Amino acid sequence: MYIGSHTLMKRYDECLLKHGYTIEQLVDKASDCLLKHIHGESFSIVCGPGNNGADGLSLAIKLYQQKKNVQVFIFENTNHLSKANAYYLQKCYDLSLSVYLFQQDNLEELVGYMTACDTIVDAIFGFGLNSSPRGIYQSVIESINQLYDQEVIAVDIPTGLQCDSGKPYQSVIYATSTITLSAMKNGFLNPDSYFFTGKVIVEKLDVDDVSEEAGLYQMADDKMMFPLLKERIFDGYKGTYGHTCLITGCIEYKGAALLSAKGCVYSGSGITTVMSDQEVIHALTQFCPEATAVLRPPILQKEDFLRYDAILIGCGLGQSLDSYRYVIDVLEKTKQPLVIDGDALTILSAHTDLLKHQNRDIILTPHLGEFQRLCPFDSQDDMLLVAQDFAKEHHVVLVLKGPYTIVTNGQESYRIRAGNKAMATGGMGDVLAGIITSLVGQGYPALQAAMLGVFIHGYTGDLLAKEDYTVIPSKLIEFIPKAMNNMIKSNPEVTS
Ligand SMILES: NC(=O)C1=CN([C@@H]2O[C@H](COP(=O)(O)OP(=O)(O)OC[C@H]3O[C@@H](n4cnc5c(N)ncnc54)[C@H](OP(=O)(O)O)[C@@H]3O)[C@@H](O)[C@H]2O)[C@H](O)CC1
Ligand SMILES: [K+]
Repeated sequence: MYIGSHTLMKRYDECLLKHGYTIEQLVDKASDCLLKHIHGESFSIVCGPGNNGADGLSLAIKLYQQKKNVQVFIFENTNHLSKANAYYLQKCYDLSLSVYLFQQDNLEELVGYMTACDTIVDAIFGFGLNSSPRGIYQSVIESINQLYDQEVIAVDIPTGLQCDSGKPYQSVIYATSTITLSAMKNGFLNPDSYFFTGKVIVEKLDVDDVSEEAGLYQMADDKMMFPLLKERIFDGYKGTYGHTCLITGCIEYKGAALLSAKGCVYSGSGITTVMSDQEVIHALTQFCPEATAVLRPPILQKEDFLRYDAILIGCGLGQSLDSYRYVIDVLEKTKQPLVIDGDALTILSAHTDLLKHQNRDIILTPHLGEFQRLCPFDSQDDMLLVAQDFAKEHHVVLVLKGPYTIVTNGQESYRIRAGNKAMATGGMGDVLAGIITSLVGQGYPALQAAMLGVFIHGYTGDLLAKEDYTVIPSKLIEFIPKAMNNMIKSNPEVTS
């Protein structure tokens, strides 16, 4: 399943136009999608001035041609209409459909006409709405919401719901169901949006598939992720599964280093070496005796890293001057695939130029606050686009942590369907960084390692959250092997 934001959906339409479709053809195909899910005998179709409205007008024509009882309501019939809207409105007039024009003084009367129908179709605004519906639109939305006997079907998005966040503007249609076109809208991932959308049906237009060309995100679910995890091989040994180096922890933040090391070991790393302070190393022998350790030298040299397959820097590294130097040393002197997390990301924020000419796989795992430092953005910005552009510009795999964590390398983009609110506890991100580094060390390509790491982490948390109110990192780690085994056993390619 693909997911789009308002910018990505606009881009999707532009791609289709570049493929040679006309906007009138696209609207025609959109109304074919709607028609499949519309039942009933009498319809009030409420159409705004843009292409969402055009979808409604084209649908009205098809229903009318099926001899249904159709009345169309519009807000203006001037040159403010989109090209497709004007085209289909003219067709409605040509066919002598009943078309009513909303004005301030006839609003009550026209909404009254709708009480005679069984279905109201909301084709007022779709992803083109850019602020709270203004003026008469607001009054009409509120009046429609007062009608309780009619089914309300929203075209693409309930009018007044924000496409990207799933939050309502001041006035929003409460739909019984929403037929969303071409891709799931990002806002619908927000569970609160369900109040407004009702049941969501995703319908793909019968056109060339431009989802990837337009940069839509893909939902990475069990079906996609289970097969990515490889079975351990018959004659494997520790050398088969990579040697990872974790430059983590300091006197003040020991726990983060311990959790990332254990996450790395438990998700299958052949050898895990923690490069840290004496105090961290001492604690590590108690917490995770399987990990090895080396004392972190004051200046990191290229030779210190030759034997490693993957490096992690961050996870309790702190932000001292030493930590700054470590981050810069690692970026300047090592060549292995690299995972950058926590404090190291904050340090990197002032030196993103160091990401240039790296010529190796780099995975960044910020939460929103860390990402804001790396890439200042505005709260109104389209995060799907911001994340994608950042990854593309800096040639990194970006793991933007949150509900349905974003994983993108700028070319391919995913939302990971795993994880839950019970996992919102300190140290969770450290475990994730450890798992991802482990997978990189085991030879998974960076994008796959990032996706799989996020999925394994979330999937383990989901198993635990079935029984527990909170899921704490040290308990989650203990369940990683079981969860990975579960994934392998549930994968039809392995079990059959
Ligand atoms: N591939 C597909 O999925 C297709 C989807 N289609 C449908 O097209 C709409 C998007 O159409 P678009 O024309 O881009 O946008 P809208 O119809 O949603 O809205 C544009 C009009 O809305 C006005 N507007 C914007 N904000 C406000 C506001 N706050 N108050 C009042 N009016 C507002 C805007 O006016 P401006 O002056 O701001 O320009 C426009 O008049 C999509 O959702 C699908 O339904 C197509 O079928 C093609 C294929
Ligand atoms: K709508």
